[in-house]
Amino acid sequence: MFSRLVKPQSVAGIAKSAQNFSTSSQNNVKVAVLGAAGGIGQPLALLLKNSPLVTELSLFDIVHTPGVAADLSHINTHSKVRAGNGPEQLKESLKGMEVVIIPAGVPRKPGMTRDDLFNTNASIVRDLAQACAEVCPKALIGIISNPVNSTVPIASEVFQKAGVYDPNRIFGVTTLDIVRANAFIGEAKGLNPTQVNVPVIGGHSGVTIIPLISQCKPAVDFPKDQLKALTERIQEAGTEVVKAKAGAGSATLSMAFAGARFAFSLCRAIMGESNVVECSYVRSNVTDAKYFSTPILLGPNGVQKNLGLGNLSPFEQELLKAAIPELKKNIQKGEDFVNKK
Ligand SMILES: NC(=O)C1=CN([C@@H]2O[C@H](COP(=O)(O)OP(=O)(O)OC[C@H]3O[C@@H](n4cnc5c(N)ncnc54)[C@H](O)[C@@H]3O)[C@@H](O)[C@H]2O)C=CC1
Ligand SMILES: O=C([O-])CC(=O)C(=O)O
Repeated sequence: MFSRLVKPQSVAGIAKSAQNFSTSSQNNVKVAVLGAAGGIGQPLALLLKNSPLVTELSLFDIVHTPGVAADLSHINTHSKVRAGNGPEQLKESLKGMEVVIIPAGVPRKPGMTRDDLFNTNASIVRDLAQACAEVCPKALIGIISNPVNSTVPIASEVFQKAGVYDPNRIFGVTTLDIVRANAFIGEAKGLNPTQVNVPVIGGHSGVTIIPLISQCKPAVDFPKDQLKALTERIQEAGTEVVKAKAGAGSATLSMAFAGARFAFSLCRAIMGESNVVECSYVRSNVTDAKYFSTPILLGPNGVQKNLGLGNLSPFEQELLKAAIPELKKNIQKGEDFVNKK
């Protein structure tokens, strides 16, 4: 039971444990960030530049990449930074990449749902996925761009059409939901939040976000009304930030933290570390939804083992029931976008 739980990790802790792997630079990993000049991209690139896990950091955006790369390249860590600016430099930016993290696309404003971003972000993710399929089809790809419930099926269909699809290599980054659940539960129970570990499964929007508080380590107990309120806060935490930012975007700093945690986990798995587990939205046959987030044992080739749902409480079973129809709709919308005539 213990082995299927998401390990609690802080970015600092990960960087520290990564020192163990830093003696041989050929062992370390080449990572690209697409959308690197944005609100998430810049702090994410900073965290990656700070890590000995990364030997080469390839930054791509349609604007401002040279400045971001010049700035980061003055940091005295061992990774090389390179910049790709504009669509004509995209393919060059992807050459040799083993991990590609994609936060490209527009964020929400107050009053919008993540699905409202579909019209703009679907084609951005499609085109970036197309380039990955051509240049680095074996890379592990982490998609942050919303709506994640649809952008992961979009990228997967693009790879499928290109004849290079490996479902084990395409991930929706839902780590921020786990980071938030750990933070909120730590706060509510007076626990060290870095030691709290709550799996969050399903998708990455509203009712599709399913925190499994019954599986929290250490075990925690809440009265029914508090459990409901806490669950709803985790489901709507993105909106909490969108409202607080009042038109200036959505979560960027906490997302960079979460994105770095996920990227480091992929790097550690590529380098052969065992027992690396993260929840992620992947191609799945665990439920009726074709893509679904569960704890995943990561290996050098991506998904090594899907660790499944574990035991759900009756409350969590109801959450699952509510999530599936919405997820299926979001998945279909993504697939139709790529396959439309
Ligand atoms: N998965 C998750 O948990 C989360 C996802 N997000 C999503 O991440 C995305 C990015 O958010 P922010 O960084 O705040 O937005 P932002 O607007 O600050 O940055 C986006 C960047 O993408 C770049 N971009 C646009 N089209 C591009 C293309 N074709 N190729 C490369 N880069 C391109 C823009 O130039 C910009 O620099 C949004 O869709 C947002 O909803 C945000 C927070 C959490
Ligand atoms: O809420 C948003 O639009 C951004 C996001 O996905 C999150 O913060 O979880």
